[in-house]
Amino acid sequence: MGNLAAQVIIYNNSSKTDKPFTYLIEDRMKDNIQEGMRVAVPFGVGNRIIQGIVVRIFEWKDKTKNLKCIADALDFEPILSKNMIELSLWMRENYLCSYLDAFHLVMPPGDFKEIRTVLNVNNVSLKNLTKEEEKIVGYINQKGKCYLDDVKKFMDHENANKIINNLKKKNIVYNTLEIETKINKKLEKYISLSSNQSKDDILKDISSRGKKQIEVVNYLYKKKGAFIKNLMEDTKASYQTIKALADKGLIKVTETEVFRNVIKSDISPYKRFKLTPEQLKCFNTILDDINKNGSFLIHGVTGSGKTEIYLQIIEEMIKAGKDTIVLVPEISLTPQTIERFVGRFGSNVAVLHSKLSYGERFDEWRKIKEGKVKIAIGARSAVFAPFNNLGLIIIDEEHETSYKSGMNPKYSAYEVARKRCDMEGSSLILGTATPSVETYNSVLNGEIKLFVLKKRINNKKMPVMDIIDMREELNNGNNSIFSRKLYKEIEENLKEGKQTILFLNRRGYSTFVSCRKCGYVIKCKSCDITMTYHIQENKLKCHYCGKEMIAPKICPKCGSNYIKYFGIGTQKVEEQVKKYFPKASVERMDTDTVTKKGSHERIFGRMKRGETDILIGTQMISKGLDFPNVTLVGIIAADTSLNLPDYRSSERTFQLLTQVAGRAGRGDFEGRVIVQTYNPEHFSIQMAKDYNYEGFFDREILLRKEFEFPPFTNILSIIVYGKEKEQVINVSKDIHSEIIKNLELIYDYNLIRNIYGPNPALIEKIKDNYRWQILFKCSDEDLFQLKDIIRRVCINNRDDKKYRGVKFNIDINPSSIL
Ligand SMILES: Nc1ncnc2c1ncn2[C@@H]1O[C@H](COP(=O)(O)OP(=O)(O)OP(=O)(O)O)[C@@H](O)[C@H]1O
Ligand SMILES: [Zn+2]
Ligand SMILES: [Zn+2]
Repeated sequence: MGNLAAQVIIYNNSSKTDKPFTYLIEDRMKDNIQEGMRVAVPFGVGNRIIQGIVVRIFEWKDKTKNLKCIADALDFEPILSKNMIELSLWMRENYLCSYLDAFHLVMPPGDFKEIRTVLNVNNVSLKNLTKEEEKIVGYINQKGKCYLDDVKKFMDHENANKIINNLKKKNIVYNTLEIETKINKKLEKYISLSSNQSKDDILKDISSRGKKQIEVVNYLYKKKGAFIKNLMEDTKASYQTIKALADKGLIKVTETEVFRNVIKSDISPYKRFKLTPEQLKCFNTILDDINKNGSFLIHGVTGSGKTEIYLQIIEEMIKAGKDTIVLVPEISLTPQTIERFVGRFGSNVAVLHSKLSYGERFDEWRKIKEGKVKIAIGARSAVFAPFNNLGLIIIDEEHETSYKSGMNPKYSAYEVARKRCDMEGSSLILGTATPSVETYNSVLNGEIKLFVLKKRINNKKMPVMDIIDMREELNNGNNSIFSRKLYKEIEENLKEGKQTILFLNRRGYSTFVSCRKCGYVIKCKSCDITMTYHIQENKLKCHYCGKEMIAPKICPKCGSNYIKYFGIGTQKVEEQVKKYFPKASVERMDTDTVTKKGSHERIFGRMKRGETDILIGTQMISKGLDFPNVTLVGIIAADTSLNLPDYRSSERTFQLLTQVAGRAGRGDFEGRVIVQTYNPEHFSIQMAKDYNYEGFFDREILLRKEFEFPPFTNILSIIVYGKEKEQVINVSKDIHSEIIKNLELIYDYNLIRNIYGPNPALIEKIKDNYRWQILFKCSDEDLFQLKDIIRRVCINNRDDKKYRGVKFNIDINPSSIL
């Protein structure tokens, strides 16, 4: 029998190490090492010990090659299943990222352990040592615990390695590994009685004056044991008392692991509804096919009860012993959503989102891995929840752009979910009131099965949408931010004691500041972006890099004092609402007001209890919210998304209007929606007004086809960025011609015709980095070729001298091409 060897991905970020390395598995370790485990391996000339992950084990027949051996296993069992390994390898291939980036996503949060080598001296005679060896042995002995790094600081590197290796050969020094995890299991002190004697026997040892001690013993006797925190709370005992009992040997203190609790404990049960006929039909049909690895789209109008269908399908999954992942957009991971899932399934739910601490995330991850929960609900990255028996993935608000990652690997949670389902034989359910164009196209192609929920629960009417032409308002002398109609409706709503939501997708007070004399517009010094005025602090802020400056009173360019503020943000809306409706209680919800932990909950709490009359907000309030008393929704400016120079701007506008409008009239009273715009004729606004998704899709898909945009083609974007403008331009020209050269070799002239750029990116500078972009449009087959070339040209060479100082941002089908 030959030896076993392992392919190991090592924890080192250089492009040179971005490949699997082969290590031998010594016989003594054969049983300790499996695929999916972390290992410690010697690396480089110095044989520094670093961490790696085993992705494959195979038989090693080639005796001629001298391989290094794996030093140690860092796990007792695999932390990654075979499927998760395969998924990572697929992501690396598909999203052009490094092995490490891909594996990072599936590993436990914060797993980057520090491994340090500790040197120890054997208990043997120390004769015949050289001077230098003596010096090192002496140093190790004197230190007590001596790290390899210490010795290397004590002596120069090269020598230290040589000498220590000699000492190891002579069996005088040996090393052990010390592993430090950044995150630890949370331990709490647990107190119990030390013997099984009867209570009276124990109490014998306590003098009658020790009243508190007696109380503690009684308490422990009754409870069989308790966490120190609870014990002290319940008995009001002090540390002194507990210590006294421990000193007498009557109680014992152990450390027991506790899970950090991310879910509030006071969530009340969420009542199970009897499904409506529409819901039931969808539920039954999906259940029939749930084990067939299919894809389903629930296209249901806002308030049609999609969530209740998910909940009852999950119930069936639990009955069948299968696990479910529920993805929701980060911003709708609100208390309301969590309450529904936890209120129905209690401690069977793990919650994953970005506001959790590393420790909390680690605990939730382990609950899933260890099979302690059946459901994981979370934002995009929850698609990697390490369930072993995955039956179903649900993606709510399927159309949301936040399902596409903006960081490496730039994965699409939908694609990853689809891949996971295929590997594990699970099903995929997408739900939304406004399917993305790509998804609906897949429905028409027969790849996804469609269910339509046309009606709101209890046959509640869809709110009537009124489109107001703001040009006309201006012509009629109204230059306030409210149209006359919106003003009147707010007034009426207040009178009737109903709630209003006002939506504007821009935070701050004014969105740009400029000089009326010379036309100068104040931009961020680091970014090619106008600064936004924030009134409370009287500052201009950059929403890209966070830079701030005091709002100037005179023009920085011409010195005039004709500085003027243009464009409205949510702060201005708040100011105007308070001015015109001084009696109303007004609340604002945007990134600026929810910075503190819990502020989200507080704002929602007041809204839910009816204490807020008017809620103003950005897209944070645009989806998922279910407040029955909201009868009026005002969209202050529908044009903000329409005017973006992006091929998805119509789609975004349609989605936004439909979703925001969907917050109105969900209770017993009909809802109304006022949409203010300068483009009232635009088809995305007109179709949204009539809740005509198909109408919208039919128009949009023609445009996509005519101008060759997804889903008819793939878009691949390379952004070259760096601090030196000249270099960025040169490198982007360089890789552009390099790619063309490669395409010419395979005669792919069609692809060459579909390369755009290099051009300055639409936002030419962000955080002091200049950005140039090359765009490719290509078919699926071409994409395959293209990725291969880009990997060779950009990725494998990214550490080359000529690319020093620039970086590449490669995105396949980006959610926006800005
Ligand atoms: N079968 C049912 N009978 C009575 N009420 C129901 C039923 N199903 C759901 N509901 C209630 O109807 C309301 C709307 O449902 P839900 O929020 O799930 O809709 P949705 O389709 O997810 O909407 P949106 O897309 O706007 O988020 C909720 O308050 C929910 O509790
Ligand atoms: Zn000026
Ligand atoms: Zn900036």
